[in-house]
Amino acid sequence: MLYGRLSEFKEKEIKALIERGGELANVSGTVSSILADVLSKGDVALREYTQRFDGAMIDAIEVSRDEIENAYNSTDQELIKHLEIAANNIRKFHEAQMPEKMWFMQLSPGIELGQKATALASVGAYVPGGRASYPSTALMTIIPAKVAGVRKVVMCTPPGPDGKVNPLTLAAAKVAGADHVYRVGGVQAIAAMAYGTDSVMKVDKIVGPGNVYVTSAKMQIRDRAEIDFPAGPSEVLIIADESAYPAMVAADMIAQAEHDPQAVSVLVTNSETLASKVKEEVLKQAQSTIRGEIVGSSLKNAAILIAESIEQCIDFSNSFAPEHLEIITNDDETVLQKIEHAGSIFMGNYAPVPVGDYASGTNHVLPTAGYARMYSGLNIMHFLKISSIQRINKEGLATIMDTVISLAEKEGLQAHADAIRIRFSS
Ligand SMILES: NC(=O)c1ccc[n+]([C@@H]2O[C@H](COP(=O)([O-])OP(=O)(O)OC[C@H]3O[C@@H](n4cnc5c(N)ncnc54)[C@H](O)[C@@H]3O)[C@@H](O)[C@H]2O)c1
Ligand SMILES: N[C@H](CO)Cc1c[nH]c[nH+]1
Ligand SMILES: [Zn+2]
Repeated sequence: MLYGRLSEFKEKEIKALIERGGELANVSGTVSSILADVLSKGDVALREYTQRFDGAMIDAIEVSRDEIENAYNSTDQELIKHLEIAANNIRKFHEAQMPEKMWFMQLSPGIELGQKATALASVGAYVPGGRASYPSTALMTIIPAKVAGVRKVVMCTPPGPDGKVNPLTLAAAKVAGADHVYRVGGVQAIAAMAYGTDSVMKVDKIVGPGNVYVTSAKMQIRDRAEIDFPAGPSEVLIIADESAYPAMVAADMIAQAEHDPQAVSVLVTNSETLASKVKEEVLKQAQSTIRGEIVGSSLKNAAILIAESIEQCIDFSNSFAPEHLEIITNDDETVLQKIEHAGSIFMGNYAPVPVGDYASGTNHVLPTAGYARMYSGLNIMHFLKISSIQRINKEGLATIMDTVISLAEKEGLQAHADAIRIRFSS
């Protein structure tokens, strides 16, 4: 773990922290050969790679309706209640994001301009299932697609060595409204949804997070299906001052660290006292965490940085562009105003990232590795397309015809100009 004053680190160390995610490039060769295999061998390749990576011999790739119903019915009612609570909050938040389906404005007499939002026809949701299973991700990916009106939403997730999908993930898929579920994960799942196979439906867009292999695969199939954005190993950056509780800050760092050895947790603070107490707490709490091995590895990527001021903390956070940003200071609102790049923002001592991971209703599928600089986290707009509309009558066209004809002729596109003139020729 990097620990110390920001000003005393070598430029190289800070650059490495900010320019994280280099693993993506390292796996791209492996990933492209799996993609090519699925493209040429379809379901046969899906079964081979599922045996190799998940240790499962599978026959049926699609999970049947009966298996989904059985998983749902055998899930503890209390857990179903919690899935429903989370699902309702996610649904409400994403409904609030929905833009007006269609609107018009009058540009000038005879010219009305507008737009129409249309849902994508089909979407594939990747739900991770390697080092942990993620029923919550089934809710986060499928519910917004359904709220937007996507007709076919399919889900891929890796099976366990017994060939079965985690029952709570299946129950979540049912609660969220998935149309098809496939027991296939990793690169092979992304390939299957991008290219289509005998068993797996080809989709127009693939959304959802995953490890570096999954993320690299998503980035390589963009000529066949649209994707949301790179959503790889989890990260949290916490801006805090002396008003933060060290044990809570440490717990939030370890919470994201337990996802993946490549997860990254960073505290940047203007308080030397907080920094040293958090370091002590992180080391203490890491010893008793269940996923100690993963946490131990990812804490090697962690950092506790002491800045000269909260302003410097904000500047660092904006360069880092974290997936999750926690703000725990005496004046969170002022800090919030100055944040430029962050996937999802959590304010105050009582808004830890796990509340958004599961149940507050905001989406937990978020850009990592600095991609929050240019991508938004998963939201309703990822499932919609906007068509612009113009309603123009003859009088309206007459007011703008000279401009169109002049510009068309200057571009040498005579037929464009003629398409306007012909409407006034008789
Ligand atoms: N950014 C986000 O929004 C977000 C949200 C949730 C989870 N996550 C991240 O998702 C990831 C989940 O990772 P996971 O590993 O638990 O599950 P996963 O489903 O992403 O990956 C498991 C699959 O990876 C493939 N794989 C593993 N080793 C491989 C190898 N050597 N070569 C080729 N393929 C290989 C296998 O096919 C396996 O089924 C974590 O990094 C977590 O932090 C991110
Ligand atoms: N923190 C993850 C996003 O990086 C989301 C998640 C799902 N389950 C638990 N956490
Ligand atoms: Zn999490």
